[in-house]
Amino acid sequence: MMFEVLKNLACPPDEHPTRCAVLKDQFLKLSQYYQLRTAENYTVLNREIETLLEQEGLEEAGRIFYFSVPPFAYAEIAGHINSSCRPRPGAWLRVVLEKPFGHDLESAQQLAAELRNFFKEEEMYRVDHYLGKQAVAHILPFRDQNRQFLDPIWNRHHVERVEIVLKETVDAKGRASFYEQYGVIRDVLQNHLTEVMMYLAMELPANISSTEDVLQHKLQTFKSLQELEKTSAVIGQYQAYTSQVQEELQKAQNYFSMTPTFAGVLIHMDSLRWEGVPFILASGKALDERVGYIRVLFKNRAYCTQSEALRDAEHSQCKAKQIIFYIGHGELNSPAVLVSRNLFRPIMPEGSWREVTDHPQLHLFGQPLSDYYVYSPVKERDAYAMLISSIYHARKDFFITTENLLASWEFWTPLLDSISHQAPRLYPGGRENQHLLDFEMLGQELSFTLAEPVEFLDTSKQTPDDYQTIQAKFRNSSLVSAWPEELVSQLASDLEAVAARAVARSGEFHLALSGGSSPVVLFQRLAKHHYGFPWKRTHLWLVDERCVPLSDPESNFCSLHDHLLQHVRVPYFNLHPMPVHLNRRLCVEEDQGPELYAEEIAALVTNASFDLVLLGVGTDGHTASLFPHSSSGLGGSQAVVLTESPIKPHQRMTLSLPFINKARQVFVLVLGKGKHEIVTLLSRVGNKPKKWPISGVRPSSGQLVWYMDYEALLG
Ligand SMILES: NC(=O)C1=CN([C@@H]2O[C@H](COP(=O)(O)OP(=O)(O)OC[C@H]3O[C@@H](n4cnc5c(N)ncnc54)[C@H](O)[C@@H]3O)[C@@H](O)[C@H]2O)C=CC1
Ligand SMILES: O=C1O[C@H](COP(=O)(O)O)[C@@H](O)[C@H](O)[C@H]1O
Repeated sequence: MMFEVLKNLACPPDEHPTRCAVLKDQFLKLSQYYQLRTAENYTVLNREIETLLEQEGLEEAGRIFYFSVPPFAYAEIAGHINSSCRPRPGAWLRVVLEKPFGHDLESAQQLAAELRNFFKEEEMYRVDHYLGKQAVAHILPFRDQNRQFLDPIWNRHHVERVEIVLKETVDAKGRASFYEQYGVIRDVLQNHLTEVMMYLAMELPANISSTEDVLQHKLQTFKSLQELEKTSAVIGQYQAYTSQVQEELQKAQNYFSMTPTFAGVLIHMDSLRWEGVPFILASGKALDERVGYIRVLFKNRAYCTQSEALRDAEHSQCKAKQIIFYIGHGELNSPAVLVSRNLFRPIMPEGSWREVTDHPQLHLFGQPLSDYYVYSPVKERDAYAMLISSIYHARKDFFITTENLLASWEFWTPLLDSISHQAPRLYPGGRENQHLLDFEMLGQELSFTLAEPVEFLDTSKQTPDDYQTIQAKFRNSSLVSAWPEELVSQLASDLEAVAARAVARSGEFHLALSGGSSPVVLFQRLAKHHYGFPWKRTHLWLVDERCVPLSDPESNFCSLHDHLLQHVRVPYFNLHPMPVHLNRRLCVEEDQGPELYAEEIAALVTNASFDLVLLGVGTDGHTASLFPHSSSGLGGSQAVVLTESPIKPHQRMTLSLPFINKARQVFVLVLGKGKHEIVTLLSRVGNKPKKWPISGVRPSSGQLVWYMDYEALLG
């Protein structure tokens, strides 16, 4: 068996076949196979090493133990090595450990404490193989050798944003037992991408070869990281993942995984250098391409009068300015360092990096390759080869110390805890993902750009149990479902995205809001977290109103005022309360309140079609102030009508159902267990507005999205 394994070893591609054969032969002669189960096995191994050394007349330099085992086996093996297999004094011991090093701060601390019982810090080499990738390993030397150019610009005044990305096309098939416990944040972001971010963001030590200085600067940078909020991340899961987990872990058909296979995270730092600069980390499985890169995009304040056709890359200040550490794969299919020609010509170590001048017709990050100085390694080296060689030479620069590891878990654990119940957005995988996983920054938050329905889901392929757990459709319209807090946060983000698009399209956003208790949490969320919301361009309308004075606590407008309006700056002229109080009386037909409101809408809203109408659902199936069997508002041509509620205050003014259905988008928010019964009923009935007015909400050319928390959906 051993021979079979070794026979299949490959040499690096540039190794001559003859020399490769010699090396393999040598390796084979030196290799022996031992199965190490008991303490006795380790004692025997130790004895045999010593005998062998004696026979050969050699003095032992040291021993390397490479732990290619699952972490739960670490402590036991470490104990055996420590007690029975340490080399004699004077020779060194090095143990190599592979991630995962815990799954959160507590477990990482525990694992670290166990290992510390047996090994000294300097004996441990924790591998993060990304640190052995050539482009990553060159970040610090690049910053060091190009200090003269970078010193003035490597800061918040000049850097627009930083993107650190690992996209994969493979999925987690075959690895579900590992992946299901970890997910993409623990698998890739907490380690590889965080380490890369540290190399980019840390203050540069005077001597980058000093492992201790580099570590201390890294730890300083960890301290500057702003705490992540739930809204700092967007997460997704490829559609086939749950069934892979069910199959590989023998889970029941109704098991639904919440493990993210895609994540985008927005990180900010509290440091003079980086304050306000977004660091975006993104990674995922089953994406449309395989590529890894680090992109530092610089601000561009120039306006160029010269026509675009005449501009040359080297001198035009109007072309994008960026530095890219291309980790590999993707269009270039090799590691590279690229610097926009209008930034500077970088200094690169001649022996190990060479300039690439034969530019194929490639475009990278919106620019032809000829716009960059491009460098690639003279000799491509595998990350592991580099790391193993470093272990032999006792070079600890590219390994993760305990302090470093714990600092990273301390940073990531709160986010992991806060999203542990958040349902990831489902994506089909590969090219079919289209824009589904695109995300954007809104102030300090990240949200998916697309609020549109998850059209790709074919619910007919789902089993009834899947259907119970999560649905992409409800009554043939899009459904977003999560725990209440996440749901409201998603709704608020989606709402802001709709607002931004409406403003971009027409300069205004016309939003009609419902009253009642459910939207209050949304109002509060919008008031506290959405500083980028285009309030100045937003017109606020009421979906319905109780016939009470606007200052009455029962009034929907009053609630809107208390929870939202008093916290944001909506121009006074953009507020449109319903005219329930005219001529010092409430909702009297002759005062023609509904007609006045309809006229106001017609005068200000293009095609009298709101950009977005937010609705709720009552336990009896009412929506807005349209109650079952209402004599008005369920049909007809009136936009606004007076209705009667079965509960106090009885008199109401409301938008009519036909008018609501003219909206470009309608969001329906449903929260709480109390709504489960009506939700179940609605999932079965057709269009019966007389009985259940909400069932008549079917925008004629617009889009309907249901936002339901798990209790409302699942009971
Ligand atoms: N497979 C992957 O994609 C990745 C693996 N790793 C790490 O690389 C290492 C190897 O990974 P895999 O080969 O996938 O792991 P694995 O789970 O297949 O196991 C590797 C070996 O550990 C041995 N082993 C299991 N329990 C043991 C015990 N109690 N005592 C002694 N030996 C035991 C198994 O017999 C097997 O030979 C692990 O440390 C893993 O965490 C890290 C990142 C990715
Ligand atoms: O550590 C890991 O990294 C790989 C990606 O590494 P690469 O060298 O192939 O880019 C990832 O697929 C795996 O899930 C993760 O555990």
